[in-house]
Amino acid sequence: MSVQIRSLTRRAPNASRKMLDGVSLTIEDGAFVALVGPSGAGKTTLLRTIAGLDGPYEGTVLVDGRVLAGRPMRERRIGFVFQNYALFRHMTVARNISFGLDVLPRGERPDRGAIAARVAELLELIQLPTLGGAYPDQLSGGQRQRVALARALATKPGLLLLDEPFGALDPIVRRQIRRWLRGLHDQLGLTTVLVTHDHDEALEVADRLVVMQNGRVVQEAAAETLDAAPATPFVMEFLGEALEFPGQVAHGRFLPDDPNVLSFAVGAGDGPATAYLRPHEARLVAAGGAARAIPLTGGQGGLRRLAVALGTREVEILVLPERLGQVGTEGLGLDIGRARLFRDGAPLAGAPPVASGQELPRVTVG
Ligand SMILES: Nc1ncnc2c1ncn2[C@@H]1O[C@H](COP(=O)(O)OP(=O)(O)OP(=O)(O)O)[C@@H](O)[C@H]1O
Repeated sequence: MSVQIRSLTRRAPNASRKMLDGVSLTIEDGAFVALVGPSGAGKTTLLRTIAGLDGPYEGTVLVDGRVLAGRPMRERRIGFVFQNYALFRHMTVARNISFGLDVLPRGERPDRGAIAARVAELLELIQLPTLGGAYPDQLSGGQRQRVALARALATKPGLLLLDEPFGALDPIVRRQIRRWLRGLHDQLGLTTVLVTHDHDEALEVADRLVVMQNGRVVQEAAAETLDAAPATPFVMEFLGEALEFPGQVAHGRFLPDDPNVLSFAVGAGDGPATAYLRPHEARLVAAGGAARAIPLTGGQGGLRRLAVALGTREVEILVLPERLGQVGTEGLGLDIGRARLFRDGAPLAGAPPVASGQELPRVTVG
């Protein structure tokens, strides 16, 4: 099922404050989209509005070309899962799963045999085939979450809306269950919208990320695009650790304020600008500069974490361990040629990231 949202604005009840502010978004049939952003950004409100829940809004929200608000829930073909999966504790797992079918009006309700078959099928799907007779209290958190998903899937929805469904799970179970969910999405041909605080989770499971802030969509793109060409510094920082270097563009070069950070060529007009890059994208260069490297404990993905004392401050970067031996720890410069440049909070036109070292006459290592 597809979702089309145009100029959607929702105000808080009894307040003029906008919970959603001019949101436009298209979710293709079969997509797996993650809504990410800080607390209060409007993610839950957007999810609930897609489902046709809650109060009035301005703008257009269509699911498969139809307005859902006001239609009976059973006609909407939507499955919901929330963080507090709220299974009915006094009902067995099987009864929990069949609940959405049991409450259908008599004319639409499948017969007992068909419901039992559907429950058995779903128990297989969530890989808990023998637990139909168990009660929620007898299950682990991850098992309960899978039952909640089965319950949401019982009525064969085309659109699955998930609001922080894994928040209560420990990291290992959380990782397992999200992979499983992605498989399920593909297997069942669902359209899935997942609200998460965890950007790693969003990157791993979703095809596209929708970054929200203050009730607006700041950027909507595949993860690689968000990282390579973030629309704002906020997107850059939200998606991972970022280093920030203020400076100036003059005569086709970005000149960082810090004398130990190397300049690089850009195709942008003169004026102030700020460069952002990931710690692993910075390169230490034996440049005869005054920067010093101070190895720290820790690192990630085979990279070592280093503090680099620049002229004005210290930053932490990640480098291959063997590189440090090649440049030493003194007389260094920092090459930030892979940075994204912004001016007044917007990407600097004509400033594509320059491949590191390309513009530099020096040997680039690190
Ligand atoms: N019923 C309500 N009455 C008044 N304000 C509300 C209501 N529901 C949400 N809001 C406000 O709307 C804004 C968006 O809230 P929402 O819950 O959608 O954000 P969120 O991105 O899902 O946040 P979180 O990640 O913390 O769940 C917030 O400023 C919130 O305080």
